[in-house]
Amino acid sequence: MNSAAEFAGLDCAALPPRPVHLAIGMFDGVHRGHRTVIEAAVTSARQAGGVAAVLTFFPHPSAIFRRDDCTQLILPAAAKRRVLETLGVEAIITEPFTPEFSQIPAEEFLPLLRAKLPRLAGIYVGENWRFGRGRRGDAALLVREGRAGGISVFTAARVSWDGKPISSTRIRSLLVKGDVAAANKLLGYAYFAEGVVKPGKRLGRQLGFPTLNLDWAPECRPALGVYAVEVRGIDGRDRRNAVANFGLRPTVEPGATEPRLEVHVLGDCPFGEGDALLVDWRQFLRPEVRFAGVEQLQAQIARDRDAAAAFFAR
Ligand SMILES: Cc1cc2nc3c(=O)[nH]c(=O)nc-3n(C[C@H](O)[C@H](O)[C@H](O)COP(=O)(O)O)c2cc1C
Ligand SMILES: Nc1ncnc2c1ncn2[C@@H]1O[C@H](COP(=O)(O)OP(=O)(O)OP(=O)(O)O)[C@@H](O)[C@H]1O
Repeated sequence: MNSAAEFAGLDCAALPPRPVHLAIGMFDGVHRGHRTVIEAAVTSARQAGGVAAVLTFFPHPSAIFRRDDCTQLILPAAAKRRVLETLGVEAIITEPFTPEFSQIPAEEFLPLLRAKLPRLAGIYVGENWRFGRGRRGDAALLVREGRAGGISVFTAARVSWDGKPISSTRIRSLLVKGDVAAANKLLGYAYFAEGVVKPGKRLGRQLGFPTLNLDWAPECRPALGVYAVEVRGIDGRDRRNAVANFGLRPTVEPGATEPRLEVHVLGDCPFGEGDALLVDWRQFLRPEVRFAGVEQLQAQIARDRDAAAAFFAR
């Protein structure tokens, strides 16, 4: 897998001197719909000997337009980058979404891109993408202006699942309900967490269920509870089936406010403190519960382990 060059805005003179094929959008989650846009840019760039680039924005526009109800991002920046790289993206340009940027009139957007990216050859967006002040710009405007300026504009048809368009919003609402199995179908890959194993209270070992503890805090939090997961080293090594709790551990840590991801590997565990891991979420098993005592917790974790093993054996 290639690693993508990152640029903190459109002033990116260090882009390789080749024609730029630019996919544009927030791309939070990099779901199946986003992929049709990005893959079109990657394919054209490869055919034309160009650079496959993504123009994305930070923060999410809601940080300006809906300050009291800001969108909670599915993927932290590093995870988004990881997924974009798997698609063959070579450059990620993250333009700061400032109040000034949000006021650029739609008609000035393409001229701005051409001024900043003189080798711009193609633009790739979804057919419903809107841009510019008041979201007045649409794909038709890009196509018109692109034609006049010799820039090809590709608009992807909306990708649906179960008869409804796929969107980041739809995936967020599945995750907060814990429905990772459905979220994974819309994403087109397994929702994942990445983090470094931290020391725990070592109670898990006494309970007979040692856990790998990850500090991991996405903005959009999946439902607290127990999940069947697969864990592997950050480089892909040693994939193992596991059962995980994403929660506050109310039975043993009353009053905790920060959720933690605790992973119990089924069978031998090749990982330990300090290891950087990727955790792929497969199936919600149950919500987190406050038990009367550790014996009840222990008995339930044994059932969780069996439920996860049954899930992987299905
Ligand atoms: C599969 C699994 C399910 C768990 N379910 C719960 C639960 O429902 N309620 C709870 O308070 N803690 C739950 N825990 C968290 C345990 O309390 C925690 O793993 C244990 O205290 C060990 O903590 P340590 O890693 O800091 O030693 C669960 C842990 C695992 C691995
Ligand atoms: N289902 C889809 N099919 C094809 N293209 C899509 C789809 N959803 C979004 N796109 C395109 O991908 C790019 C990024 O879109 P954006 O991140 O705003 O989408 P979204 O998933 O609808 O997000 P949100 O739900 O937060 O509005 C845009 O060019 C958009 O038109």
